[in-house]
Amino acid sequence: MKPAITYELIKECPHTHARAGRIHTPHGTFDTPIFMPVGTQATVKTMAPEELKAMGAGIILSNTYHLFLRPGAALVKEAGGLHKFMNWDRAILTDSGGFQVFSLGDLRKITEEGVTFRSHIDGSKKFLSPEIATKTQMDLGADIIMAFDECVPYPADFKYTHESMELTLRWAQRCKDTMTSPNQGLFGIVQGGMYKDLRIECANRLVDMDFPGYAVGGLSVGEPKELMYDMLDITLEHLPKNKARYLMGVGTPDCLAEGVMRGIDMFDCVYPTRVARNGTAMTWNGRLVMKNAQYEHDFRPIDENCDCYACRNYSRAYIRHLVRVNEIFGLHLLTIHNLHFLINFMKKMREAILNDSFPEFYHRFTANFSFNAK
Ligand SMILES: O=c1[nH]cnc2c(CCNCC3CCCCC3)c3[nH]c(NCc4cccs4)nc3cc12
Ligand SMILES: [Zn+2]
Repeated sequence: MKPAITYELIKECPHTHARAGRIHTPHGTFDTPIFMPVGTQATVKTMAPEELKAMGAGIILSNTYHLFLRPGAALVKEAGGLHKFMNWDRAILTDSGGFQVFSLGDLRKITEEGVTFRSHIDGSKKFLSPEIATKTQMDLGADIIMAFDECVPYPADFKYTHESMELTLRWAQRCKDTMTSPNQGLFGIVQGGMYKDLRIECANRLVDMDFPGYAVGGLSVGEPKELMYDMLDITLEHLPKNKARYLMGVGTPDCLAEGVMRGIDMFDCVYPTRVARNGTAMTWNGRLVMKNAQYEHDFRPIDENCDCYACRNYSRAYIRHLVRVNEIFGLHLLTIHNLHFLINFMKKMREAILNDSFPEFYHRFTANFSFNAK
């Protein structure tokens, strides 16, 4: 039987691991490398699906933790699934909910069975397990379902990291055993912290379980970037090239370029939408904090070379005004620009790979890249 999610390699960049590809899903095909806008509560904040399509978004993320709590997967299922509920007919990836639960800190208790935690909404006791997380994502109707894993915090000692990795592998098998729908694909998530031999072992044992795609987890959790890149190198060496690779929680443009260079196909991060809501615009020459007085009489667009709706129709002065008086339209315009910026950045890297100029693109970008991404 044909798997629901398949990766098609289009072109590899010689002398690097960068690659251009396509991912086929029951809700359409999208080009890779790709940045996936984050839609935590069944919406990419302030964005209409038509706007996301217009800027070329082929897949969006939604968040099982939040939907599990509100409105509950049963309601979404009753509505016909997430695609129908949020009127999005392209691909959707949901995370397992594990990451949010683990970041709740003391409000949660981990056992072999799963994780007990208190809802951040009303403090009521909740329980998530590999089976519940997988069934919830199946009910939500996501095309790509993420395994229920433990993202090991940074730093963590070898013993904790090893035991956690073994738990994540047992949980991955339980998720796989729960998958019954032929139209949804389950991605395994590689853990192993910052220990090379654990990363290699985890990747190999997940590949033995044969998933349609693999995520690199446990990174971008506060470790130095060089360490992240080292762990990325060693993990990707042990993942098959004919499957999609997803680097979770990354990231800023410099990390996206480094990830593409190493052979990552899919990225997600809350960054562009979150900084937009903080009134900040992302540009090639750094971030513009729109509230700054320097933009009061600045009637240029955010970025003169950007062809997004915001830059084609509005000035920095206007957006600064909207942000200062807390007009929601201001956040909407900044979200449009920041998402367009990142989606466009991925498109440019893909084109560079296809026309054999990715190394030059990478060096030019890395040399000029100025915005001090945190
Ligand atoms: O091992 C992991 N397993 C599972 N998820 C991870 C995530 C969440 C990815 N974004 C989910 C989205 C689903 C839809 C809603 C929004 C999130 C990570 N995010 C980061 N760094 C960025 C970080 C963000 C916050 C603290 S670190 N590292 C991550 C590592 C893992
Ligand atoms: Zn723009």
